[in-house]
Amino acid sequence: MMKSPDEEHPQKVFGWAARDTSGVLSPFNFSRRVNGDNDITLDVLYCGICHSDLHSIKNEWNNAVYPMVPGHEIVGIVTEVGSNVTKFKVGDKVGVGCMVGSCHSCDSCAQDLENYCSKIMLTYNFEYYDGTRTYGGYSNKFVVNEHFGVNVPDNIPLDAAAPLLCAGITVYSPMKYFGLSKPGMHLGVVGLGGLGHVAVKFAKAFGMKVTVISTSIRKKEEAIDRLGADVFLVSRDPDQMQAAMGTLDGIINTVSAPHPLLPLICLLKNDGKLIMVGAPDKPLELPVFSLLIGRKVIGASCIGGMKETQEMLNFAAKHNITADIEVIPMDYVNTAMERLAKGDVRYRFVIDVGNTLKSS
Ligand SMILES: NC(=O)c1ccc[n+]([C@@H]2O[C@H](COP(=O)([O-])OP(=O)(O)OC[C@H]3O[C@@H](n4cnc5c(N)ncnc54)[C@H](O)[C@@H]3O)[C@@H](O)[C@H]2O)c1
Ligand SMILES: [Zn+2]
Ligand SMILES: [Zn+2]
Repeated sequence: MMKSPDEEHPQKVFGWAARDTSGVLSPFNFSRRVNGDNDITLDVLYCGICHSDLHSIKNEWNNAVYPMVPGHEIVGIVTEVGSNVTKFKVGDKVGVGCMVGSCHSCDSCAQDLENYCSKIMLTYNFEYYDGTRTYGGYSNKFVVNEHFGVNVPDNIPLDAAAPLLCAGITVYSPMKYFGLSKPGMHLGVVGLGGLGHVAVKFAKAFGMKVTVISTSIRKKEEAIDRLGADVFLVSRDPDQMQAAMGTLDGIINTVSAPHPLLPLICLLKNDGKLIMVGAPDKPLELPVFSLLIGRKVIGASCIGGMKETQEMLNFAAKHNITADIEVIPMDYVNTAMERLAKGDVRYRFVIDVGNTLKSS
């Protein structure tokens, strides 16, 4: 006999959802599947607010389905494990990022690149195998196949670790893949937000020289004194940009809005690489001549596979790398979104789900 949706999804969950393109979030009751043999269930303790959450709730990528519960920088404590689960036991600290499923049989999956599997399942705003919607971490409880959970090392504070699950892996993976993690290299980081500030920290831990490229001088002192950057370039200052031409081995570009690429390409040395990780909602203009001259490369990257996400977390733990965060209560989330849109956060909002998400 067919089961009713309530029998299939009997775990009652409470979260906050966006209902329309205004992106305004409000309390939302829903359910998740029962913990399967390969699943873990977790109590969500913290969830970071990624700029992708903001793009998504406002339907800036034209793929929103409402109600939408965002959140893919999730940390929590395991409360239940299925009979086949080997990576986790009840009470373990667990992290979940942007993915909750992949095919496990394609070339990408075979190379631990589930993030490039054509059957990838995203943590929210996606249709799961069973036809239900996926709902993210702005919620008190989460169920996930253990493959898509990572162990959070003991010495990282859980709140400041949360942003590593998306922001951390998104910058770590391309730095490794594109060979921009070698000691002595000179890396540029454009956009000093959630992704950018973590990129600075990883680059310093790799032993690189780091130049932050930002539209205003406001964050200069912090970038140098607190985050450890070596140089701060104001992109709106033509003299500074001119003087820095041809100095960078690579750039990690985290900018979330459309912007000109030419000034960035000019900062690269010959054979330098401009790596796009920011996801503006409109196409950017490609100044081809500036690439031809000096054999420069433009690349891009999307989060990272599960194996590398665990590697990144272990590396972060070893080097004391966490995000600089502003912890907020759940009911502050709409204000936080407005502030994020204005770039008014140093450098990641993290929702204290465990203590402040009260079911109605
Ligand atoms: N590739 C991936 O896998 C991946 C993963 C996570 C996030 N993202 C995307 O990366 C981007 C950044 O995410 P975030 O969470 O770090 O956002 P954020 O808002 O914390 O940081 C973005 C930074 O870009 C700056 N910025 C915005 N508009 C600018 C402009 N026109 N010129 C120069 N700088 C500008 C902001 O001041 C801010 O410092 C978003 O588009 C997000 O969707 C991509
Ligand atoms: Zn993200
Ligand atoms: Zn696959």
